[in-house]
Amino acid sequence: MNIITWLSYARKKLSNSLTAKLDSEVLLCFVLKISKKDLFYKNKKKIKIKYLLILNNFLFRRVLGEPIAYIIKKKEFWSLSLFVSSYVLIPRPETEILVEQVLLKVSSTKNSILELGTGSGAISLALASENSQLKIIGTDISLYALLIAKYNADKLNLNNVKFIYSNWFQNIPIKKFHIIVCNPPYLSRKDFKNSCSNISFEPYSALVSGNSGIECIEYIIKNSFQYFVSSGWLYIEHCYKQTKLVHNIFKNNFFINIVSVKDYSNRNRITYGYLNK
Ligand SMILES: C[S@@+](CC[C@H](N)C(=O)[O-])C[C@H]1O[C@@H](n2cnc3c(N)ncnc32)[C@H](O)[C@@H]1O
Repeated sequence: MNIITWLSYARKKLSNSLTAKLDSEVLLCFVLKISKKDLFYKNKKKIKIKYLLILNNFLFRRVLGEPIAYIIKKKEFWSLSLFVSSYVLIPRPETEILVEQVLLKVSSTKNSILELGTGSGAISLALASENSQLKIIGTDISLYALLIAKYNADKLNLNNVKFIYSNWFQNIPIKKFHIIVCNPPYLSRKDFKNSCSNISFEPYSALVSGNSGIECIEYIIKNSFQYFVSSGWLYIEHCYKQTKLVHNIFKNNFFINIVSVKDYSNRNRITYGYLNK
């Protein structure tokens, strides 16, 4: 079978997917280690049996709904290529807005930043890659996630991030941070159960926060005050439906200058506020 025939076979197998063409091309380029340009110029090239076996296995997994990032074990985030596995959430393009917003606030190179729930390390590493003077601590409750985040930091040669195990603030030094940032789990159990997308491949503990979905967000906003130096900014990613609730939680916990930022679908995705102790 040559490249063009496999691509058309794969596209038919993936006919239920909106990204059938892209997915087939990504798998082919990944397995054959060729560029997208080569797909065009070498499309009559015969695929060796050993590669066909791998390709068909990957295609089968994709047909069952497994995200491409888990199959090829990488995801681009910010300007970084991150290793990912099913132990961590696949970093979303929308989360890059969170990184942008934090960078807009980083006024002094001495800023120290705490990221809660780092997963693959995406947010911490993106921030670290933009400013080597920032001091960043990324935390997670998942030891597997921390191993992956550390692996990504080493691979990218980013030395200004430290990853530590912590159940939210449990192992965090107090009065140390100018900025705290978090993309927490924010789905309710019911939302997760009713979701029709392929999020079931991702870690439940990265997605679900109790019965209402707001539990982790509320806990983080309520408890963040002790960890700021004399004042600081808290950035939280959330679902657009939670905007009013998140605003109120910020307000009830003495935050001021509370702002929500929209994502690429024009829905509120991030809320941040300032606390002066
Ligand atoms: C929505 S994911 C975000 C991952 C990553 N920051 C990103 O944006 O791609 C939430 C992360 O919070 C972590 N987490 C869940 N409960 C936690 C807890 N009690 N303490 C620390 N981290 C927790 C999960 O393991 C997961 O990595």
